[in-house]
Amino acid sequence: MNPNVMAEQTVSVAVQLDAVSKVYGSGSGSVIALDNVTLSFRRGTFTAVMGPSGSGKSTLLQCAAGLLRPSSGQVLLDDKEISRLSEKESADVRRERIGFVFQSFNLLPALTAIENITLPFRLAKRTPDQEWLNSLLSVAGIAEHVGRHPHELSGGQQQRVAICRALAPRPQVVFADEPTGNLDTRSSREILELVRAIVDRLDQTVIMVTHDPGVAAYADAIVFLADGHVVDTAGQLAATDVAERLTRLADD
Ligand SMILES: Nc1ncnc2c1ncn2[C@@H]1O[C@H](COP(=O)(O)OP(=O)(O)OP(=O)(O)O)[C@@H](O)[C@H]1O
Repeated sequence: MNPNVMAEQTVSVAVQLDAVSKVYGSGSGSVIALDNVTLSFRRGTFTAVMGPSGSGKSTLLQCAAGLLRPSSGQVLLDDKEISRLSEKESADVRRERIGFVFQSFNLLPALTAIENITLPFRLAKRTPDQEWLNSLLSVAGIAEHVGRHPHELSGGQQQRVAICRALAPRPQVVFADEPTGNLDTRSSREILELVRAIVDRLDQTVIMVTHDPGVAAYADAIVFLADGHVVDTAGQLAATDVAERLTRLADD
């Protein structure tokens, strides 16, 4: 197993999955989407989760983020078991400890960028840490655009705003599902450089599902799934090497 991904005594682990299985449905129509997956994600690193369509990537992400309850096994977020919480506890964990970034930016069109970023705070009647917010806006390169509405921003800028919104509460982990899927090559590259800056400069932990070897090449570690199993793990790889491993998986 690759030391960049798997748990070690000496390594600080942000998220740990222990023998996690997820079965959808029951009886003869049931689907085993995750089959006894044990995996650790290191703090302050960027991990890409890859695999063929239907291999369980989104299910893994949702179980790891506490959005989906595993059928068996447990998920630890910084030593807190999050797979068996009540609805209310689970919502608290998601609001306070976890950030999400999706392919669609999910910004509210009637609000400006900064209003979108701070909306979760207003709803919770809390005040954001202004210093942190300023450093985020600066790293994301959107400080001068925050008064604009989403339709006045490019796709890449909108995703930057969405990333700032995810990071504003200083989450322990940011989960991203194909965040560059709607962007052109140049904007994708800029978003991935931003993700690297968030990990390298702000010490955030990022776990990202992607189909794209070029995206995975930005990660510190890569997990390869097939049929609900972790079939391979790797440290940093060039895009061509990622593509080669994926082809090998598809051939197996
Ligand atoms: N809500 C559901 N009900 C039943 N089966 C489901 C459900 N969600 C996913 N599945 C099945 O579980 C398996 C894993 O799905 P999942 O979406 O996790 O895969 P994925 O690797 O993210 O796929 P893709 O790359 O196509 O998004 C697939 O066989 C899928 O059909």
